[in-house]
Amino acid sequence: MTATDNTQASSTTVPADLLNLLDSFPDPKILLDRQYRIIAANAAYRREFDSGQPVEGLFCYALSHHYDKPCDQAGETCPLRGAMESGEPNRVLHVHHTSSGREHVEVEVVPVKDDAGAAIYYMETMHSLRRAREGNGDRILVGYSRPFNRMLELAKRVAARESSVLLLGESGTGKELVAQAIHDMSPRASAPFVALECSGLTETLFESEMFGYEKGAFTGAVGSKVGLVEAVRGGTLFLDEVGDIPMSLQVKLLRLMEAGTYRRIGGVEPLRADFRLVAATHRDLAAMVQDGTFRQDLYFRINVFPIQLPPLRERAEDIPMLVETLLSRLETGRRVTLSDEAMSLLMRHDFPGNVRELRNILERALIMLDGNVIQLQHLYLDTMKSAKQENPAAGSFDEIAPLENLEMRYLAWATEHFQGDRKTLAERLGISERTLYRKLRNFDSIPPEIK
Ligand SMILES: Nc1ncnc2c1ncn2[C@@H]1O[C@H](COP(=O)(O)OP(=O)(O)OP(=O)(O)O)[C@@H](O)[C@H]1O
Repeated sequence: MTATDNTQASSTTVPADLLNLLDSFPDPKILLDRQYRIIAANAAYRREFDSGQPVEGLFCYALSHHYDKPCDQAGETCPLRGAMESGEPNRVLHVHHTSSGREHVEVEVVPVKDDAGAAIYYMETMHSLRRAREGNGDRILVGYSRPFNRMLELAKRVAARESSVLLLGESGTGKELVAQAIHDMSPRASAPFVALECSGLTETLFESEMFGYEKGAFTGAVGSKVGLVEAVRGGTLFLDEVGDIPMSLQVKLLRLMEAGTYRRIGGVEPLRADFRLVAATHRDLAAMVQDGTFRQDLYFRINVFPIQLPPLRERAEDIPMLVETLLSRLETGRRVTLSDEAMSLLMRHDFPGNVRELRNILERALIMLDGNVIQLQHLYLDTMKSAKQENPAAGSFDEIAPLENLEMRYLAWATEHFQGDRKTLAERLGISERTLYRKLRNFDSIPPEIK
C-alpha cells in the first residue's frame, strides 16, 4: 500500500516517506504548514476525529475552534505559533469541536525540520481527554470555559509526573474531582485512589487511619487494621482540607513524606510508603505559615505544584452544561430542563458554594417539580443573599419576564433587606398587611426563613 492510500494529503506535495511515517503512528496526527493549513492527516486521526469530510486544505483554527482567525489572534494560546516562534515542541490543552461535540484535547505541535535544521512542516498530535475519564460518569469534570480549561491543562501536565500537587479553591469547586482526574490520568491510574478528609481528625484517629495498627496495640484493638498509606500502595493519596491538620499531626505527615517509611501503631517493622500525594485546601496556607499555624517545611513539601480551581462565578458560561450534567445525574428517569428565566437567574447568581451549591439548588428544584421544566419558582437560591444583593426591581433589564415573577423576586428582596416590621413594610409597599401576608404565603419560592 502506498502512503497516499493511507494518509490523505492536500495538493501541497509532502514527501511519501513523511506520509508513511505519519501513518505509522498509533496517535491521531496532522501535518500543518506555517499558514495554519492542514496538509495531511493520518489514519489514527481519521479513526478518532473524522466527520466524514476530508480535513486537508482546511485551517486548523476553523476546523477545531470554528474561528475565522488563528487561535493566538482569538485570545487562545496557539501551539503552532509557539512552535514556530521557538522552534521547539509546544503543548497546550484546547477545547476542540470534534465529531463527538466539544472535547478537551491535548495538542502538541512539533516542528519537522529539513537537513539544514529549518522547520518545513509542523506535526500536531492530539489526545482527547475523553478516554482518560471514561468509566464512571459521576467523575466526569464538566467545563469548557477558559479558566476551567487552564486549570485542567495544569492538571493534565502534572498528572504524568510524580510531583505532589496542592489544589487550592473555594469549597465545592471540585477539588476532589480534580484530584481523582489527576489520578485517572496518571501512570498510577490502575492502583487505588484513597481520600482522607483531614478536618476534625484527632491525633489518634489520624494515626490509626493513616498507618493502621497491630492487634493489641491499644485497648480495643482486637484485630489488626490496614492503614490508608498501606491501602493506597502504588496509587494516589488525597488529603482533603490539609490546612485543617493540627500542628501535632503535621510533623507526622512531614516525617512520612520525608522518610517514605512508616510503622503501624504497635508495629515494629518499618513499611515502605509508595503513593503520590495530592492535597487540597480552601485556606490560605502561606498566610497560615506566616501566622505559625502551618509548618513551613510541610508547606514546601506539599506545595510543589499548586493549582487554583476557579470559582463558579468566574466561569458562568459553564453553568448550562453543568446544569444538564447534574440534572442527568440527579434524575435518571426523566429528562428535565430549565426555563430561560430560571437559567438566566442561575447565570447571575454568584454561587458562594460553587458547583456543590448548584447541585443542591437543582436537587431542591426537582423535589418541588411536578412537570419537566424547572421554573423560577422552583429555585430556592440563597440568592436572595448574593446575586440578589442588588434590588431586582431597580436593575437594568435584559429580558422580558412575567410580572408575577418580578413581583416575587422584588418581594423576596424587600423582605430580606427591610429592617422594620411587616406592618411598616406593607405601608411602604402601598398594600395592606393582609395582602402582603397573602402574597408571601402564596409564593412558595420564597425561602421559609424570610417569609
Ligand atoms: N467541573 C465539575 N463537573 C461536574 N461536577 C462537578 C464539577 N466540579 C464539582 N462537581 C461536583 O460538585 C460537588 C462538589 O465537588 P467536590 O467535592 O470535588 O468539591 P471540593 O472543592 O472538593 O469541595 P470541598 O472543599 O467542600 O471538599 C460534587 O458533587 C462534584 O461531583
